[in-house]
Amino acid sequence: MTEPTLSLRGLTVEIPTRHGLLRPVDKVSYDIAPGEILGVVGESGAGKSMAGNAVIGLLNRPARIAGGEVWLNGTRIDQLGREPMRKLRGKQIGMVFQDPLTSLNPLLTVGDQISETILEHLPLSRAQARERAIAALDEVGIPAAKDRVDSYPHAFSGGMRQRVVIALALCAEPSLIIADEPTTALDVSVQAQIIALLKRLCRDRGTAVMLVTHDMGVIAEAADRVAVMYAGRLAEIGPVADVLGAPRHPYTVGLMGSTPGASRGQRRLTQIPGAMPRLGALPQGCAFHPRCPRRGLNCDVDPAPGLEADGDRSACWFPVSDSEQVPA
Ligand SMILES: Nc1ncnc2c1ncn2[C@@H]1O[C@H](COP(=O)(O)OP(=O)(O)OP(=O)(O)O)[C@@H](O)[C@H]1O
Repeated sequence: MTEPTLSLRGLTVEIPTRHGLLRPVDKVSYDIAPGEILGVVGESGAGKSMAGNAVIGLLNRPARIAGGEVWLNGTRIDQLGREPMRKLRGKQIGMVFQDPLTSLNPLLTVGDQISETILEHLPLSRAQARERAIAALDEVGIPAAKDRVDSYPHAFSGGMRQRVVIALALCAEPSLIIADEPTTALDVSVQAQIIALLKRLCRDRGTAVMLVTHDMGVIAEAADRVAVMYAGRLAEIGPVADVLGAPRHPYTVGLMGSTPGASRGQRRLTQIPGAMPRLGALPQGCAFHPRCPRRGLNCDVDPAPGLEADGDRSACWFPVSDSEQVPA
């Protein structure tokens, strides 16, 4: 078996507050293999971004990793200091965020930004780095890359800027990309192009991708496997075809019901009743039970079963069985 590029083992993030400890990420375990796209999905506040930020060492204080392990290509990285972590970002981990302008320096040409990153991580001359920058812009579909390499970020449209960010994220040949809502700020027509681009480039290079999104449509389009998060915990994880074809956790069923087109071509738009609880006010038992149509005896008492990396697919005492699945 190939070694996973990224491996989370019981990753736990805590935020100390006056009212006690909050756990926005609670014992989360999953692997991402080389060239694989893992979609991490869930409603706002589920802890998706916090898990990604923990991996890249960019948690905002007072949030901190309080337990578990993060492994990148066989090396444990959750205890690395600031400087080694900074080196890892860019070289081994590329990042694509929702707003391309947060990743781009408005005062530098796109060519200079890509060249700087290349020079920081690869042993090349300035001229070689510039050639690589042009090739990188060309590869992400910037028309006339040779002429546009000396343009500033503001001269590009939103979609083109996100292409530049993808070129920047990939230019030092990282083994992992963390893409956090990479298409949310873009026009619908551009979203699919950007997702297709990310997918193609990462497949070709064998780059693993953690794709954070609230959009089941993006998951269906791009991901190989999907991890569904609820209130800081993994609710369900598995191959996209399995999870979307036959969701087991009632929360996954609900999420699909509220996403047009995600559930096998049906356009069923039903909302999950209620809202995700605040972290400081999680109900006893399974955190989803107050909203769950399948809750049974003790769901309000017993915590949901944990999900180990290679164990069950859903963290539910009463998962939807194959015979209950609605035929396509
Ligand atoms: N400094 C803080 N103090 C208290 N709670 C916080 C703090 N920072 C983040 N949180 C909480 O941590 C939880 C996880 O946030 P996170 O941004 O990871 O969610 P998300 O699933 O990525 O949501 P979104 O899609 O809205 O970005 C949220 O409930 C958020 O309110």
